[in-house]
Amino acid sequence: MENKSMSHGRKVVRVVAKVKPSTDPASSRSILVHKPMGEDSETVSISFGAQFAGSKDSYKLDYCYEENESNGLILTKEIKPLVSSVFEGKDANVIAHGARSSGKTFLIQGNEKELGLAVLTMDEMLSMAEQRGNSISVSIYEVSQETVYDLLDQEKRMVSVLEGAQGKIQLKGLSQVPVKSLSDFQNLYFGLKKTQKLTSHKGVMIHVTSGNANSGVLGRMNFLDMAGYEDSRKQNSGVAPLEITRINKSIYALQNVMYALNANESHVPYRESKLTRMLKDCLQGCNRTLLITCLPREFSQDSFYMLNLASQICLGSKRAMNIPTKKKINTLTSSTSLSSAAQRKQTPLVVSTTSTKQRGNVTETKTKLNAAASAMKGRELFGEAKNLVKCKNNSKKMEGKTRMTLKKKISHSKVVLSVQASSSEEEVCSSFIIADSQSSLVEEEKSTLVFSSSATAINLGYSIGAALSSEVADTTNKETHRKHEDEEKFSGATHCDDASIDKAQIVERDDNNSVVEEDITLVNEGDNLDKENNSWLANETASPPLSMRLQELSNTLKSICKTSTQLSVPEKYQAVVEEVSEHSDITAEAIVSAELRTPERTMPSNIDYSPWKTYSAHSSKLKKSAVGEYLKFLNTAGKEDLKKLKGIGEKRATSIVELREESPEPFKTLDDLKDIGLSEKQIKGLLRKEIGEIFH
Ligand SMILES: Nc1ncnc2c1ncn2[C@@H]1O[C@H](COP(=O)(O)OP(=O)(O)OP(=O)(O)O)[C@@H](O)[C@H]1O
Repeated sequence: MENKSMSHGRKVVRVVAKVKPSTDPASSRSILVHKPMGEDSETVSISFGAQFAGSKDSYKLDYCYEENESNGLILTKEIKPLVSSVFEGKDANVIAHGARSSGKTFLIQGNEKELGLAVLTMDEMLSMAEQRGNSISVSIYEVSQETVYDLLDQEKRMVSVLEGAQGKIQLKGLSQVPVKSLSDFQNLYFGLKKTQKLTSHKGVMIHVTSGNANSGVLGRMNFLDMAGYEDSRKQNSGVAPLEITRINKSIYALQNVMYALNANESHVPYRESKLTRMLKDCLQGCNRTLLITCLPREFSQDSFYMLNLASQICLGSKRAMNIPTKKKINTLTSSTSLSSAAQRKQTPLVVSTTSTKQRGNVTETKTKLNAAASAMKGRELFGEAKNLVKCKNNSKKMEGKTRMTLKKKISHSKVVLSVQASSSEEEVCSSFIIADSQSSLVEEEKSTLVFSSSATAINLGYSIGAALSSEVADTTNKETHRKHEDEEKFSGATHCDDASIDKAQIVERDDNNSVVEEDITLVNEGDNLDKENNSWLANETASPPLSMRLQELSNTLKSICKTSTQLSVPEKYQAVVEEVSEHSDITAEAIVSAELRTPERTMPSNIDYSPWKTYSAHSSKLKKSAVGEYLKFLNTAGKEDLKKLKGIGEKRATSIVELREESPEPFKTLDDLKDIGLSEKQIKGLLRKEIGEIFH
């Protein structure tokens, strides 16, 4: 039987690179392309030379088109066979991905001087359609923040992604404009209103219909110009870190699908993003995809990362052709994850199987941890926040059940591990119940993560830490759970937990039993907050929303309120006060202050001790402490604990955890909460509710 990852002798996903000329020909940071058999090479290797952290690694792809090779050549060698398959009734896809400014738009759309692949292909398809008596029409869309927009509509209306009873995708609201000539198409394509290309994916879908435009669709040819990948910790990027994280997530989602298709995985995670969901029919089955990694000749860390992921996808098909062994899968896993770590830090690092010997302890640890890890599914390969165990020197911050397990297993070898219990499984802009169940599932799975007790000391040679791939002990559970999620989704449940995000989605079945996915706009921020709060209130058995120290603060405040001229000491400190005052002149107030760790211990001698002044001084001190405790909690608590806070739901908790991955203590002042999309009013509201709740 023919392997599904190969279609008529060709891979389902063929992965090639296109090199963009260097802007600085004198630069030494040039990639090296090795084609063992010239143009006839079955695979090529790309490396970065000695400048790249001394790496000698190379990455294999199916082919690489260099800067002197034109788009016309790519059309002839790669796309023409796909065009033929479209006229035979299949779908095909050409996807350009890469770092920012790597030449994706130039490749797909082109400019006045050089025609892009979409334009060249349209020309080819128009002449084929004419010869065969077929018709051509086109749709142009943009996917931004998990919403699809029709770019051929004056109003740029939203497109609904509908899934029929048979699982067939319908794109409700996506215009299809007949195209008779290349200039028709160019007018449409180049006449579009300017879009936020930095933060959106842009797609062109060319439909071939037999006979006139109203007859049956034969096949579709998709061109996708993806938003550029960028390290979310980059300074001066021009795009907010959270937005970059969102874009990266959708890039990973597509890569996960590509990998799963090429590796012939039984489950392809189309539902991970709107883009992959909308293109599901075009990507699946025997339909073929050409994935083009755009690489500036003068490489950057981001390009290296994208190339590494592309290479994993390319290798996926080889894995599918051979019987997969744990060793092979683990090699892939470790390579990707460690590169992900390399990508996270600014100084380049490459660790792979070929360079392991040079890296001493890192090598040994990696091998042992890998030996402890079992197979990880392909779709979990690409995702910044997915299944990553961060090893961090000098950190005792640990979270959740996962942390407990790891600590137990590894602490004896004096390794401190910090495990982020975050998940990128959930949707970014909308949240159904599906999102909650997915993320809790991931955490549950993570809690089963067990490393071999023989894990030895990790001596990481860099400050931020390496990311070592982890794995899920029981993947079958996940599959079962996914089915369950789908059932939940069909039940029409809606939930939006983020007041700052004004979009929600409703999924339900319509009269024809089709799944209807609708985007709606939420207007009342307060309502959302209340909704989330109410859902917390309904669950009164849950643990207290803030740390016990906040509760202590409230007790202290209560006792202060009771006094008029004298300080009253909370009962729990009475014994201490008595004991201490016998031996010294430390006041009750000082003891309370010390316990609360506020810096001021004694009142200046000239202070007015009127009850009001005393009260004011203390309440402002307490307010400061309460805010400090709240921020400390945000900086350290696990995701599940964060969700116990008023107004913090799945999405905000995820954002908080993500921000912490970028910098260890992102919340230094309340203003920093704006980074998770909260307004000043919302921040105040959250705090008021949280602290007010203590007195209920
Ligand atoms: N092959 C090429 N030859 C000459 N110039 C190129 C080539 N590819 C890209 N460029 C130029 O490099 C710049 C960035 O290219 P482009 O806009 O295509 O990048 P991009 O990857 O689409 O960027 P973004 O990530 O912002 O979407 C443009 O000025 C473009 O003209």
